[in-house]
Amino acid sequence: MTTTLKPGPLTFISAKITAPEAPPALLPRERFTDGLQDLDAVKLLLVHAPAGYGKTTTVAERLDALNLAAAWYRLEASDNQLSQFGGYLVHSLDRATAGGCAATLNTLQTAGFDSLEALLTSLLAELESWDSPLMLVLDDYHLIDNPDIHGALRFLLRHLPASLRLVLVTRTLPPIGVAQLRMQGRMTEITSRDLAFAADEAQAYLERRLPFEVSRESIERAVRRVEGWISALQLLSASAATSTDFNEFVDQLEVGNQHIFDYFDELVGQTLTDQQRRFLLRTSILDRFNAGLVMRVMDDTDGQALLSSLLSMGLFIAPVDASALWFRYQPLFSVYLRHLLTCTTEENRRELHQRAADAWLELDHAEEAARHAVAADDPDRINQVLRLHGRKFFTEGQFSLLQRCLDALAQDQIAEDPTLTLLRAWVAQGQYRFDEVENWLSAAETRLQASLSEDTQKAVHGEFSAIRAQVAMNYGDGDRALALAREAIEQEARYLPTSRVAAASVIGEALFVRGELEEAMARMQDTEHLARAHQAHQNVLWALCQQSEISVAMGLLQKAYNVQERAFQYAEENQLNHLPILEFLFRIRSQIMWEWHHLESAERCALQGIEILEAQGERWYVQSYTTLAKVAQARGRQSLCADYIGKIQKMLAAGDYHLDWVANAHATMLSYWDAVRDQEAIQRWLTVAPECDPDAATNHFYQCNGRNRARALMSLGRWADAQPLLESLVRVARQLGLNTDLNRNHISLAYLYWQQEQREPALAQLTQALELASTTGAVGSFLRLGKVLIVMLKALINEGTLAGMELQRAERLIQLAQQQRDFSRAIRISLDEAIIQDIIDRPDVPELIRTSPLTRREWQILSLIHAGLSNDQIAEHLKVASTTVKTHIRSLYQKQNISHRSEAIELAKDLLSKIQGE
Ligand SMILES: Nc1ncnc2c1ncn2[C@@H]1O[C@H](COP(=O)(O)OP(=O)(O)OP(=O)(O)O)[C@@H](O)[C@H]1O
Repeated sequence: MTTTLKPGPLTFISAKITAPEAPPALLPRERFTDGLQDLDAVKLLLVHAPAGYGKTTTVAERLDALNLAAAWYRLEASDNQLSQFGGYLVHSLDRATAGGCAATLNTLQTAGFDSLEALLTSLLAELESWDSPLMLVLDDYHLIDNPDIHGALRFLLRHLPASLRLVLVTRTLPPIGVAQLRMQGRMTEITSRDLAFAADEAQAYLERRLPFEVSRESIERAVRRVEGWISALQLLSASAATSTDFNEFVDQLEVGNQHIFDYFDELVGQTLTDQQRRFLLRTSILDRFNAGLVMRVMDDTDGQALLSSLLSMGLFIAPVDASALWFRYQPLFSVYLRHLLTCTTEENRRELHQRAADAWLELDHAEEAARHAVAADDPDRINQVLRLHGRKFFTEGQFSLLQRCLDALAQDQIAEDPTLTLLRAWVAQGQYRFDEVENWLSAAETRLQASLSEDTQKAVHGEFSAIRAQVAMNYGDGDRALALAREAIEQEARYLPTSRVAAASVIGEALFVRGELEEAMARMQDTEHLARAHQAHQNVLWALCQQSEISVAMGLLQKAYNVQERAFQYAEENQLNHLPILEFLFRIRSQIMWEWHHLESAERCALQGIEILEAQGERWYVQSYTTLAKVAQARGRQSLCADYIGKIQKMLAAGDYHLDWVANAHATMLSYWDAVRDQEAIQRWLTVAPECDPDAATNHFYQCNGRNRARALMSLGRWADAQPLLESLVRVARQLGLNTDLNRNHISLAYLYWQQEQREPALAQLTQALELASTTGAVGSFLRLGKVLIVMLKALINEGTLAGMELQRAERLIQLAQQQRDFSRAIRISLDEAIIQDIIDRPDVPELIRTSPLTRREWQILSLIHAGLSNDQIAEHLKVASTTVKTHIRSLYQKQNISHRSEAIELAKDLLSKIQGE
């Protein structure tokens, strides 16, 4: 270094050496505290990530929050001049140390320095005596390309005084020997992966910025799409005026957003060389890449050099894992690049995809190979991939990938190959397109009749029977399903190794649906073993999920939970966490969590289900939305619940779903309508509700469907119609050991009797429900009744017949029901002696209630006045004359010294709130 650093009377822009101002809605990020506080040992913190990841803001926010002294220097291209760099550096440190660098500053302004190193030497000597921790932050360091400055930094790092720590904020890795520093453990790093906003942070940030409520599901989807990139979240929050806008914006991100494209254009568009541009365009088709793959799609010989040059650009590329050999584009950047690729004719996209397909196939990565073969619209390559890996895709449950592959093949090509036909038919069945299944099977049978030997035809027929059995099952024809499955299981599978496993599974399902629970469980265990032997992951998980469902039906929820644990473990061991079937597992887990009133876990599982199914489309979210609606209702979040109910209704109207799903969704819709007293909706539902025969309700979905009807009738006050229905459901459930349903039916019947003021049978039903709850652990099904549950349980406890576990459960349920928020603010609670006694016993009740006690009738009338009923309505409700009601009201007013109805409402509100805990 020979330059003389003598800047003379330089004008300093003070903003360059001042920490940036905090943005609006600044979110504190405590998780970076350690990174800044624990720098003593390493001395260098390297914050490197692409543009807009919040590097500067995070560092500034944490330094400020932790009250750490800092010298800030924000760099620009002009700071590559050594004299400017040296000048600002000294000024910045001098300001932060309140004149602690005066001597260096003086020399700089008078004699100057021969080199940057000489200046640093003077600075370091002066700072030697500075004894409290001081951070030197060099922001936007990627703008520095002067090797002398990089050299100066290396020098600085070697000789840092005890109190000084260096923070480099940059988009690219600076050439200051980072690899060595990393290996020697002499620096810590914060990367885009760390800076990305997690869902909780995004939620906190968006709640500060948005004037409307956004569901957790939307937030998680947004975070996934932008991968936590705060700049995109900021744009999102500035662009959306309603939650619908918000969701639309998030959906659009998959195809692209012009503002984001403009941002990337500004960032990279101008600066790229032709080779870099070609690189980005060509590799944009890859979901991930390493040097070898880059070489193949670039048709170049030095993949590593190409990759390194790309990485040094500080673009939106992240390592896939810790090995740092595989990389991928940030999803929004990837959308941008793919958009550029479609806008140019320079590149032959088909050819690129063909090259990629071949490269992946060579690496034995079948899924990627298949995706590129499909994108290249290349039936030969698709056929090649399917021949090698089609069965594997199937056993892993990669249905949508299989479908895309098969869609590209000609019908004849499929019909002449039993394996392809089976795959095609299973995919259609998995997507609930049952009519198609038969078309594919018969087309192949016609075609193969002439060419195959009788023996081979028999084998084909056997395997076709397995799938026909599954379809029959889905159509609800258990007998036919059983017959076909038994036929299929006798045949050795030649074309799809899992055909017999599938047949075994159908047998188990058919028995389950018929209510033969023990036998069904045994068959499902067999299926699991058979599937394990074939390494048929999809079938193993399916069999485990079915065992869980059977256990739930038996009322053994803890056992079901344990089976689910085994399934989760299996998925983890075999790295299957991305398979669509995992959604089934999460779904049934969320159902148990809801029943046990672990609402957070229930919500989490439903959200995970949605994440897994994201690529399959919203049509498959019905069940997850149902859980989310239930959770929203249990939390008293009415508008959120209404949103989900709206979505579910739309989806049910547009799709053809299995009764299991439909009944579940209907139960939630009815519960919501009941809570908001939308009797019209319930009435309408009754006119189109699925048929139900309670005497044949041999499984959980028929039971649920029957109970739905009963609950709808109860909501409309048609008690006499609901009662026999529920009684039949109880009888069948008891007979078959469908204990979870039995539990729920008893709860419904208890409610029915209670509403009809038939106290004794109501309490008897409730007792049975509590007894069953000892094994089911049911909570959610009780709480669904709302506040009236409190009264019923208090009445029951008052009887003195409950003891042990049941008593404890009843007390816990009362507590939970008291905490539960009703949608309607109006207090709806009917009164019973036990409740009245409870009120009177409280020390904080108005004196008059004790000294001039009300009769039971007067209490009832008080609560009905409070519920907003007119005198005539009260008379009708109590089945007495209007004049009688008036007499009671007069007496009540007199006793409590009341002269207006509003005072009566206030009194009731005060008294009842003591009981229901709001
Ligand atoms: N914690 C936060 N709370 C609120 N807003 C934030 C937060 N972090 C970042 N932002 C906002 O996100 C945007 C990008 O942040 P910032 O400028 O710090 O990113 P950067 O990674 O330093 O970008 P560049 O490389 O372009 O300098 C800014 O508009 C900033 O206000």
